[in-house]
Amino acid sequence: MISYTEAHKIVIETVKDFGETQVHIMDSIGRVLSEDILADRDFPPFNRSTKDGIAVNAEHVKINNPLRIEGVCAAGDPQKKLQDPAHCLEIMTGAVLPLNCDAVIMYEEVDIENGKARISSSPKPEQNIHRKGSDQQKDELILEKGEQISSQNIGILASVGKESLRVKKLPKVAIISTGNELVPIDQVPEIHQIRTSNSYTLQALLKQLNIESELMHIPDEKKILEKRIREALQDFDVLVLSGGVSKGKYDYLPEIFEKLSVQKKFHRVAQQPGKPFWFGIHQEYKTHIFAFPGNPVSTYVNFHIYFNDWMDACLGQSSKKYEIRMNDEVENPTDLTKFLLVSANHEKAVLTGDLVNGNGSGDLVSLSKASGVIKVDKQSAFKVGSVFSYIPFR
Ligand SMILES: Nc1nc2c(c(=O)[nH]1)N[C@H]1C(S)=C(S)[C@@H](COP(=O)(O)OP(=O)(O)OC[C@H]3O[C@@H](n4cnc5c(N)ncnc54)[C@H](O)[C@@H]3O)O[C@H]1N2
Ligand code: MOO
Ligand SMILES: [Mg+2]
Repeated sequence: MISYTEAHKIVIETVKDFGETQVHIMDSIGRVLSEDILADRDFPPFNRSTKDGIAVNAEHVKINNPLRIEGVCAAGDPQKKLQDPAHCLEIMTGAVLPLNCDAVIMYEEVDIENGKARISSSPKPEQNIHRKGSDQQKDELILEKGEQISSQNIGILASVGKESLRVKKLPKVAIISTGNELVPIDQVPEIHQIRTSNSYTLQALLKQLNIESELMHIPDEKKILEKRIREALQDFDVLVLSGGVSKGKYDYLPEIFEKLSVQKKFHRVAQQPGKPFWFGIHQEYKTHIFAFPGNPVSTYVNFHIYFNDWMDACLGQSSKKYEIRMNDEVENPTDLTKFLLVSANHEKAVLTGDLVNGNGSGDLVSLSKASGVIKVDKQSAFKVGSVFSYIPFR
């Protein structure tokens, strides 16, 4: 019997590229990009006001010397021009900075009366201006081929006009339950029967990976198993099975796989739960077979410790690894690798983070680089190593 480490290595070594496909932007979350996304224009595309107020030419502004208001620049208006540098134009957040202006003063710092604006402090050139191209320049790389798309990336994809995009294709998966004791979810089981729960669990787990799957049930009868699995081997990229792989009289799967020329990579792993796991690849069709032991926890744990990592590797992603500090003594006197269920106290988990520097709340590029936000109380300063409340993005 091989070790968990060996078994995991063998599974990961069988990574496969399933090609590419085009998806709508709203179906792209969690998918892996197979094209580079470039800025189709500068970000921001024009010198943009970051405040509601007045646009001025800083050099020509004097405190308590009222500025005549020439007009209003609304967001969405084409660029205007300040005719006289000693005048001003009202300007809204998101509007184009007018020609001849180099600063914006917030309404809160201005008194407006009879078409004139009086200011109480002199503006600094560049204040409240988000300069054209300061976040990203036209044709620069925004998202790189191979990146996994998160919800923070959606805004930027929309901004560059990517209504649809190329992503890595996912495998076509069949979920096969076996066993004469199993009945579908919509039936009332007899006393000696149970409903098939693994099928739905596996389908839900795959759905979280954006993988569509088809459910099948095959009774413990060799002829039927052979026929249905032969068909499935041709029609799908991956078969995920549960049950029928241990030592029982009706655990037919290993011999059926052999009969159907599936190359066995291994059967049985020195681990608990999930010991009778059978893994192989069909020689001709290259279909992957993950035949998990039928006990529900074995199926569930094996899916996580093998299938998830395999799928990440197929998509060129490194699997996320966390560490946990246990509040209990833990021991394992057996010769098997144990996978113990734990309940992580997420409220107390401490992550480490780096600030994402950006150009303020109009900068979608910096949002795309962030995983969440921290809450920093007013009037505060913290040393490196301080702990904050963290709100992760979904
Ligand atoms: N003599 C031995 N017996 C067993 C061993 C062993 O090493 N020597 N291993 C045990 C371990 S560990 C496990 S796990 C199970 C695995 O059994 P199988 O993969 O052969 O699965 P089945 O026999 O078909 O079923 C086992 C158990 O799981 C339930 N099951 C099956 N499919 C589903 C489903 N779709 N939904 C819900 N529950 C399901 C099934 O009813 C059985 O209760 O073998 C041990 N035996
Ligand atoms: O060790 Mo099993 O895979 O009964 O759970
Ligand atoms: Mg069995």
